[in-house]
Amino acid sequence: MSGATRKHTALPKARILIEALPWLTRHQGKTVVIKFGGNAMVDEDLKAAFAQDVVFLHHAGLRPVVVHGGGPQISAQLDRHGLVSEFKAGLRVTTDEAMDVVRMVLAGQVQRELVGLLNEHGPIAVGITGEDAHTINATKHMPVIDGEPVDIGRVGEVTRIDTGAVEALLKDGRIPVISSIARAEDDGHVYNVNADTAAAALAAALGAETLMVLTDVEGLYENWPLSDEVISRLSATELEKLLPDLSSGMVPKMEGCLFAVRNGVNTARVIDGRVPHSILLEIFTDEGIGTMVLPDGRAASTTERE
Ligand SMILES: Nc1ncnc2c1ncn2[C@@H]1O[C@H](COP(=O)(O)OP(=O)(O)O)[C@@H](O)[C@H]1O
Ligand SMILES: CC(=O)N[C@@H](CCC(=O)OP(=O)(O)O)C(=O)O
Repeated sequence: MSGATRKHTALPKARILIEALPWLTRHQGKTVVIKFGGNAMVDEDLKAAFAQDVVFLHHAGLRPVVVHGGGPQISAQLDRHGLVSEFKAGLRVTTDEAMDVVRMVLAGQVQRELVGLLNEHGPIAVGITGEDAHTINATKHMPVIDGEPVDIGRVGEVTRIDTGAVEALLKDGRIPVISSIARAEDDGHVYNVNADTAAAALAAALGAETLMVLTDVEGLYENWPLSDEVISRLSATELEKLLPDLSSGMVPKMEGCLFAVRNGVNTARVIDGRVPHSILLEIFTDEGIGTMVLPDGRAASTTERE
């Protein structure tokens, strides 16, 4: 058989790679902030697949930045210390004692594990917390509940992001992995920041192309919990109208997506982190697998998925 007619069994694989070419070309050198939620970190295979996806994006010429949560892991550790977990307005009521546990779990456990998984592929990931090099700065956050500001302890409201350390790591060809702990601008201690909020603030400050939020549901459900119809795309204004009806963990998540697209990020996506390789699926599937939020102008003018 001549070379020209020989059947190459790897041809479908080559086609799949070529299908991704337009997306990869468009995203060369672009920053993608990926938030990995504690609820999506449920099993070892999923975590390893997440790390592979992030390393793939890195080698494909994008600049991934990982921001991680760890809500369930913090709750489990608090429980071991005999401390109860209470949430108000979707945020953990964080006493001084609980803050030590939050910091230990996020920076000493969850972040270390993710950095370890990424570094199985080479010396590329570096973990920091928002405290490092004043990356995430915050003051005390008092959510307004039933018209009254409520004291929920050491929970921070992000005031300012200093992108210096993250930019330096990206420039050095590394993948920054950031824990959502902030430096307190008002009293010199630290604050617990919801990881969705931290990821959105970082995405905006970095001028990221995309904010990708991995969670434990398929996306934003319309009329949840009565229906599991996923809203596949919506504009900033459409999302803003839905915000008052959202509950629990979806509140900081969707507020974060709205903040990101209103502050220069081109798309914010909520995707199902329980699906293996959800990041690559979201990118390389025409219709996407989750919910995509677009800035108002672009939502009206774009018909295809980005
Ligand atoms: N409209 C909605 N669509 C989807 N999930 C919702 C909605 N409203 C509330 N939720 C809840 O939000 C949860 C996701 O937030 P959260 O538990 O904080 O996840 P993560 O740890 O990934 O940040 C879902 O598991 C679901 O219970
Ligand atoms: C203030 C606040 O609520 N902080 C969160 C930080 C971790 C987080 O956000 O983790 P997930 O993304 O897994 O929910 C907490 O203490 O649970």
